[in-house]
Amino acid sequence: MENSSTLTGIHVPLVTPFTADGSVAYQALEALAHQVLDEGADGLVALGTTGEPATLDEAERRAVIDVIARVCGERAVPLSIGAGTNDTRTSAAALHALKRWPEATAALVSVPYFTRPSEEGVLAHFEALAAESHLPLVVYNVPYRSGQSLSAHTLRRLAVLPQVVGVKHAVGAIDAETIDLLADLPDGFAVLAGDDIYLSGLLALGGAGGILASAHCATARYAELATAWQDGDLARARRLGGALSTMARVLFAEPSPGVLKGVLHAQGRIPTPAVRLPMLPASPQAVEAAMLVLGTLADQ
Ligand SMILES: O=C(O)C1=N[C@H](C(=O)O)C[C@H](O)C1
Repeated sequence: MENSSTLTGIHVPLVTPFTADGSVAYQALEALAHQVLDEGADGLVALGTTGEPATLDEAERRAVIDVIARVCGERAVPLSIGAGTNDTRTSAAALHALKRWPEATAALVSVPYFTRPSEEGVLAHFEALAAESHLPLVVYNVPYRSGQSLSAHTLRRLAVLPQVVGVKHAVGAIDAETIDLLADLPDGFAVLAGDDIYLSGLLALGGAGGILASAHCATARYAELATAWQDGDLARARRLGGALSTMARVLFAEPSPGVLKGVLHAQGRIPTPAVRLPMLPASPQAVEAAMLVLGTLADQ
């Protein structure tokens, strides 16, 4: 079985680019995947939040994974795939369906959203999935989307499930539970930043890396940041961490991935900045602000 060693460094949850007629731009997706790996990303994520999976139909979701899995296979890098719902049985079936992609090294599974089970219920959900899944599981802990907070104690109990190898931690802060968790991490359990703004702080506390939409841009700088914290180059890590946090802030100034797609389009990397409803394209001002900040990273 894979372990958390594939879950270090910078993982890019790829956007799903669209063509002018609204269909998925698979060639642009493949090119993006290669670009971020060329720039130093350690792994890719298919169908993260950034990939707008809720707006893709089943055939599109499969085709998107096909493209990203092919690139990960060719480049021999880790592939995590977003899967799961707020229902345990359908989540188990979704995980089973991932057998189609032998390149996958982990499944990214959200804490059940909307229905707000107890923390014991969340634990029971992941126990059931861990018993069924052929893939290592990364718990996607995102209370501002799921409506469900988890304590450090519950996260540690999840971490001892043999199939659970990490958490994508996106709690909107570096809060007391995060500090508690990282102060005493179970062996082989990776904490990955899922809030781009807090990446540097999380790495400083012992996080293993991040799953970061922002890392489509300035990917090499993100890789450099992870290395700087690892090597104890504190001055470099602090300065670069601050600059990348500012960039993440402007990329998330409007609902993601609108601004990011606007930037990627302005850079000529995707054919349109389109997102699918209910998302709306970013305002020109937000894209312009992000491009300006991105320009300053060259001096860092
Ligand atoms: O693609 C993802 O999954 C990501 N999720 C976070 C979110 O929930 O917004 C942000 C992260 O940059 C990528």
